[in-house]
Amino acid sequence: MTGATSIPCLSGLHHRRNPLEDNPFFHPSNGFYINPSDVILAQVAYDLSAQSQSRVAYHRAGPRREIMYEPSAVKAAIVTCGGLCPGMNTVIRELVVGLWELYGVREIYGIPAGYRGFYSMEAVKLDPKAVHDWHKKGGTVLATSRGGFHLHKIVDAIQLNGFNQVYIIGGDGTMRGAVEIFKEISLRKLEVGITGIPKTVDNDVGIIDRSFGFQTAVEMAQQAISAAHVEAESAVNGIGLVKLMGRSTGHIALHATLSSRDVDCCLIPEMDFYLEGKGGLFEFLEKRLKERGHAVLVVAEGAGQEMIPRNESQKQERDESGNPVFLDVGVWFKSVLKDWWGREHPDELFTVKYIDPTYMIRAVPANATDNLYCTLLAHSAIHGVMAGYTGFVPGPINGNYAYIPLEEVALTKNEVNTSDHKWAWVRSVTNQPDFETNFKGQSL
Ligand SMILES: Nc1ncnc2c1ncn2[C@@H]1O[C@H](COP(=O)(O)OP(=O)(O)O)[C@@H](O)[C@H]1O
Ligand SMILES: O=P(O)(O)OC[C@H]1O[C@](O)(COP(=O)(O)O)[C@@H](O)[C@@H]1O
Ligand SMILES: [Mg+2]
Repeated sequence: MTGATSIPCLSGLHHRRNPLEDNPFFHPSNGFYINPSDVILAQVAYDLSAQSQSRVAYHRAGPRREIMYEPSAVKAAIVTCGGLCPGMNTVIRELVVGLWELYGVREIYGIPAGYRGFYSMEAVKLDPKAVHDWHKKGGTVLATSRGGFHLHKIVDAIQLNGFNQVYIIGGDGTMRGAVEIFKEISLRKLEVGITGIPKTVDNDVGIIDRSFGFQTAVEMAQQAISAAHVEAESAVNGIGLVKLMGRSTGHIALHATLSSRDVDCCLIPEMDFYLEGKGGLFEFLEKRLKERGHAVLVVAEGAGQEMIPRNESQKQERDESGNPVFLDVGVWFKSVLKDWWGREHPDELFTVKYIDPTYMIRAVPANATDNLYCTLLAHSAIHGVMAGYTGFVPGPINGNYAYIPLEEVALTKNEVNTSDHKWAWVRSVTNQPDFETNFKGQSL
């Protein structure tokens, strides 16, 4: 049986004809509008021999024949929260231009500096002219921040300003905040449409295929790996060490490793590893240096954190949003590698070149693929909100755009599955040790 996962709808608004009907550029023909019964299946791979399998489906994103807002009565707010990600400006631009051109909305505002901007700063009026070249800029012109989430102050400000559509662009933390806002708005019985547009360079948001900007970040990460490879190859016993973003998930490291093919070992937060002894990292590197004269090591910033010595205050440190603050795994690695080599081969040359591209991979404008993706996301968000949906996230599922309940997205994390084919592929490309199996074997 298949039924669409329900998305809340605003109940106090009136149905009206979609103004796209009269838009000279669209000429809506058969199949242009999406029906409430059009769904996207969460899963496309099934085992035909299995008896009964429940199928999860989501409403398909896109324009509806009828909308629930009178465009001249819309007052929309757009906010960006959390860390940067390529494409944030494109999403803002396309929200503004889409609301303006597709639906004729004229009251569109940018909230500066993340959630705190709702109650502590003046909203900025936006129109297509103001945002026309934003897709070419990295970062977010609206500015972003961490922390500052005061639910009542935010919802009071939404109410006070008369915003009746709120577009929230952010990562997993932002989505959790958006759920709170949606619930408070429902409690106050306000006719305000809320949508969360998932942004995260880490690609740690679940259900959707991937988050925007991720591919651009992987491309940038590859450049760092290429430089590390050149440095390592040009040295005697050279190690090129690259630290990549990935707070608690190793997607960037994994994808950059797979696409670069220069990497000898990729370490991610989802996988434990160890240094000394049989089957450990040092034994592997020793062999690689002997065979090839160099090695490239890619490490996600959240990997191996529990191995780095830290004092009590470092253990407690959190950023303004409450995320744990990490120590630099790259700096730590460089020093343990040097100690190890000095101990084992005191008379032989050895070099570690550490490359830390951190913000360079996310502070760039989106590439062509991500720009197109951002446009489709923004338009999907607008069509959904104009149709009266609220508390939802637009996003691609198996290549098709769908509306997913906000709470479901906020609760689901996308982690690297180290038991699946993709991770096996990484190991086959790098030939790195299977630390988990080796560790079990060692301790038997
Ligand atoms: N559990 C939560 N409930 C409410 N707001 C949250 C929650 N977690 C994070 N936030 C808020 O969401 C915003 C962004 O969160 P953060 O973790 O910094 O980035 P991201 O959204 O990219 O993961 C911050 O303003 C933060 O205060
Ligand atoms: O921007 P900051 O505060 O230095 O934080 C860096 C963190 O932001 C990220 O780039 C993105 O994280 P979020 O998606 O949670 O904002 C992480 O990879 C990294 O750990
Ligand atoms: Mg986050």
